[in-house]
Amino acid sequence: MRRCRARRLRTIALVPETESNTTRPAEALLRVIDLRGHRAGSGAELSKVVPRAAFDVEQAMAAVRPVVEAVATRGEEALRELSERFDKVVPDSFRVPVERLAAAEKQLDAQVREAFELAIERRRQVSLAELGDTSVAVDVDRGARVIQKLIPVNRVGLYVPGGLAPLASSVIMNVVPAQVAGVGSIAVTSPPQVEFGGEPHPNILALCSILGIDEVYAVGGAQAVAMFAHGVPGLCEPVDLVTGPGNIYVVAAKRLLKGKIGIDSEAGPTEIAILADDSANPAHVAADLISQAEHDPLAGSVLVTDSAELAAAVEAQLEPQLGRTRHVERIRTALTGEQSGVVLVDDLEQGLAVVDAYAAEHLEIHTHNAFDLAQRVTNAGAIFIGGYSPVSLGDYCAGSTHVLPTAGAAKHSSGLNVKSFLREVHLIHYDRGALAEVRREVETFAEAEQLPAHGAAISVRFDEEAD
Ligand SMILES: NC(=O)c1ccc[n+]([C@@H]2O[C@H](COP(=O)([O-])OP(=O)(O)OC[C@H]3O[C@@H](n4cnc5c(N)ncnc54)[C@H](O)[C@@H]3O)[C@@H](O)[C@H]2O)c1
Ligand SMILES: N[C@H](CO)Cc1c[nH]c[nH+]1
Ligand SMILES: [Zn+2]
Repeated sequence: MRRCRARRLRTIALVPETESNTTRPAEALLRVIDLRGHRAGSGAELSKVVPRAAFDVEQAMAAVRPVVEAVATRGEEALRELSERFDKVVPDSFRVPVERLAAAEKQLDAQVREAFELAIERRRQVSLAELGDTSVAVDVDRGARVIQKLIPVNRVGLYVPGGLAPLASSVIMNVVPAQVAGVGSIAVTSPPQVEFGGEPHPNILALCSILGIDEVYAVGGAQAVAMFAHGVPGLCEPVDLVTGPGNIYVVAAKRLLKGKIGIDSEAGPTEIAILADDSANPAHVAADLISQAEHDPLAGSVLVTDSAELAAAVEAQLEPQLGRTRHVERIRTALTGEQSGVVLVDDLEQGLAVVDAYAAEHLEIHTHNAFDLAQRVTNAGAIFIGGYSPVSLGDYCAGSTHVLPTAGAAKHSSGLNVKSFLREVHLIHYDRGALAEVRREVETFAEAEQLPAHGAAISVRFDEEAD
């Protein structure tokens, strides 16, 4: 494909890294960050120029702090007020009666049930493989054994989003790995829905029933995370770990309460990055960018390409495709937001550096050598390879997780998986002879760290015998 400047695209020059010059032809949705001809830049420099939302978790924390405080101090009374304020409905009971779960399962459409069962089956297959060895024993010397044992978290609270869309698939993505890990006590929560009399969406209740979950709450947002973390007397016992995706307020509450509870990754507003060359199909690329923008006005859709022609062709696809979809305004807001855009690069090497710096929740690769490039990516929540592995597949039925780190958290965190629900505990057993073998080294270490009592805890075991 001949390289040319994309005319309908808004352009930002990289001068210097933190500033932006924007020209924006009115009809273009995606802005362009043009890195062509610029030095590759370090990962840290590139991180500053890749598109990201200005409204971040830190800001949302200010909003959720009083919410969390209210639930911690006033329990169910606060839940009632917050539910009224944020969800416009107060459930008759925040704990969904088990009969309602069974009723929802009974009323489930047969075709929807089939889709649910396929997704459960595939996520379970992959979860079982994730479990791996549950106990590893190493004899570092004769009589000196270290065992690593995997112990499931005792009680978990799983969040299922339900603000802008009822994400039934998140029940599967949370519950299946928790069950495979062997978690004993599992509670699920999802926002109450006005149209369902304050219960979570029936598909969510039905999936809980199918998966054998009977502790389900109609509580959403930051208040749900607070309920799980602090417990609510007479309603919900505190949990040890909260997992699951959610909007910026859910993520802010998880960050705020981390420590009191464990959390999985900060799985917030959805992101998709697509690394593509001139072999990509513009209609497919546009559809995938739109699909993830559908989640949230704060969602980020980013195309990284060395082909200005592809970029222009993708941009040309967006409006017509938008015209055929339901959540037009939400998607338009996401695509035109500063968290979305096209990054033009000189070649796929620079493209790789950009996607690594961005550390997308989802990375799609649509290039000639997609599989090879995928092996070289170091930062991404999940990587979708080639033209027939779109993110929507992973959202539901690929067998992979869809609960994935956002906002750059893929640089240090993993998507939700069986290991998220397990603790790796070392069991140490040395016999007398094995301890004698290393007593000098331990005593020397203790001396070097100026902690003589540490050394004495060794020597006493041998001095005693001399006494
Ligand atoms: N990263 C992932 O793994 C992943 C997976 C699925 C979905 N998601 C994301 O999950 C999110 C789902 O968001 P959602 O809003 O549809 O549902 P949600 O259930 O996450 O949030 C809805 C709740 O937010 C609270 N809320 C709304 N406005 C508020 C405000 N101004 N202040 C405080 N609290 C407020 C309400 O209590 C409401 O119940 C989207 O951002 C989507 O992109 C992420
Ligand atoms: N794409 C979302 C993760 O960001 C997951 C999801 C659930 N349902 C549809 N999509
Ligand atoms: Zn999705």
